[in-house]
Amino acid sequence: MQTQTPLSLADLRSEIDRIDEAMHRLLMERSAIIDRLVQVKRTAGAESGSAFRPAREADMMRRLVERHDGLLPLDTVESIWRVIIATFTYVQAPYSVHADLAVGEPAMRDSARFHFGFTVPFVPHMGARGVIDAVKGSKGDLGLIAAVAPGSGDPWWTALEAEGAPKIIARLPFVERADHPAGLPVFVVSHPIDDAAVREVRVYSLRVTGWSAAAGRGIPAFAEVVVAPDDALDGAALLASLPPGHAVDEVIAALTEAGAGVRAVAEVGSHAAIHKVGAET
Ligand SMILES: O=C(O)C(=O)C[C@]1(C(=O)O)C=C[C@@H](O)C=C1
Repeated sequence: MQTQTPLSLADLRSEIDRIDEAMHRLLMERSAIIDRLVQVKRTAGAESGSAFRPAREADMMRRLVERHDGLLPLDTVESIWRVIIATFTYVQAPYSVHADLAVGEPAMRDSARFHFGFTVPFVPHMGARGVIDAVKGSKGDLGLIAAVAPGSGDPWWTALEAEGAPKIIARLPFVERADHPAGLPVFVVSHPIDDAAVREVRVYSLRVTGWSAAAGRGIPAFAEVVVAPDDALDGAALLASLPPGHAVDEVIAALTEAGAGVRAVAEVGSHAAIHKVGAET
């Protein structure tokens, strides 16, 4: 039997240097491909204000998480790839990330930095409407707004209702898990991206009259709903996310059945299906 001579520390360090150099060279090779991709997108007229392609990114992040194995924590690989992809998006067409910190600064800042890194400029706002206005006035900036009930009670999503207004185009993290280091669920808002939009989960703004606890309980379990009650008008504004295979009519019927009335409905965006994996072992 042949015995292997253990490698010395210096030998192992030169192996690490070889791998580091190879990874760096691969990243430089990736940037040359991105250069060619920009030309192809330009020729195909597939350029828009932002180079962010949520369907492609959701798919890449899912595959990364699925193939990952070994000692390196998943959080680390995921954050490395987020920085790679977000930065290559930035070098194609510079953009800023506007974030609503009203939900709590540390969680939102962590989400922005985890998903977009430090090269993409980060612009803090206090309130979701400021984020939406900034996106609206930009060429291709992205907005981050927490997908949780607004502490202010302001139904910010009504600002997405008009045709041509910004829309929800993604939800982060792309792959959810219980112990995610930047696990705050966040909507990404941008100018409407039409053909590039991924329409697995559809998001609707509903204006409801006769809002009550019973109406709240009547919302079907498949719908993920954020509620901003409006006591003065005995109503509520709802932001409802519907998974593949469900229609907004089902939510309207359930609300009506529970004694509420729906006086307006508008689609305010869509995103990739929520992909959940178990906690790391
Ligand atoms: O595939 C694209 O369209 C790209 O622009 C490339 C790339 C990437 O770096 O892999 C960057 C931005 C997109 O959001 C998706 C992927």
